Amino acid sequence: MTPVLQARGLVKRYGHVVALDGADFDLMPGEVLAVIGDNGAGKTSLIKALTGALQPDEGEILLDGKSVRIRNPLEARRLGIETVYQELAVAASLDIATNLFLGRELRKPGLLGTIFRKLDKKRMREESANHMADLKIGLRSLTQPVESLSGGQRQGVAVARAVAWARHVVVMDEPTAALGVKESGQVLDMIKRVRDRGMPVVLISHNMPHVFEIADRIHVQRLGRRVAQIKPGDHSMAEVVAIMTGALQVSEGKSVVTDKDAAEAIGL
Ligand SMILES: Nc1ncnc2c1ncn2[C@@H]1O[C@H](COP(=O)(O)OP(=O)(O)OP(=O)(O)O)[C@@H](O)[C@H]1O
Repeated sequence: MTPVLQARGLVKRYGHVVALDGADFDLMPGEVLAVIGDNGAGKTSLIKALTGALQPDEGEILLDGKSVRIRNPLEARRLGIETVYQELAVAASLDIATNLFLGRELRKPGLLGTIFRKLDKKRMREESANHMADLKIGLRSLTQPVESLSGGQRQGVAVARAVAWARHVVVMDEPTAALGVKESGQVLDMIKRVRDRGMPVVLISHNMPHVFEIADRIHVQRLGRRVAQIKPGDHSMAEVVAIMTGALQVSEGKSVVTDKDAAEAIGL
């Protein structure tokens, strides 16, 4: 099976700091792939490179097996890669439908739209309602401003927007970081529904229980590169943490203890 999105040997240096040190990445069709790693492991840099927010110094990115150059986030969107950023990227004072179509507004048909640039608010509301219903995001009204929503509902709008436009991949950077237990649960359910619709999802998360609940596979990033690709069912959370910190290494699917003291310290 050809990976939907792939990276080979990505390198990104900031002066003496090597944020990406030959990082590989593979996202398979229809999966939720969690990207985990300690602080500074290069998760954000990797995701930025895959979504056009950063230009790697070296390496290659492939979409559906074809080499692509993603020069900026707009180009990533054009290629069908949508990103939900950690800092809830919605315009608070605008209503939900407007947020969903921000930067991609629908115009009225005919001269009203082409010459007078009149917005087709009715159609945008109708389509927004469909998207929100699809993801089972219950909202009283699509004309209420986003600032009147709860954190989870706002995140829902950001996810719905990404899913509405993504043709290939949805990338989510810590989508539950700012949310409470109930709201996190709603967002995780939403991610499952996105996956069930066949859209692969990349999820960066520090939250191991969330990762274990939702990921089909886990990409472990350490010191700027991928050190393991594992299935949550094959390893315990403690093992995964040990792989993240370098106490355990995975070779040919088997875990090997590399730092006995560290492994003992976390009870392995
Ligand atoms: N714009 C930048 N300028 C200088 N150094 C940077 C820059 N961006 C990232 N770095 C450095 O690159 C390394 C990797 O950072 P990155 O943010 O990708 O890691 P991360 O895994 O996302 O970390 P965290 O979990 O803390 O967000 C870090 O050492 C960081 O300090």
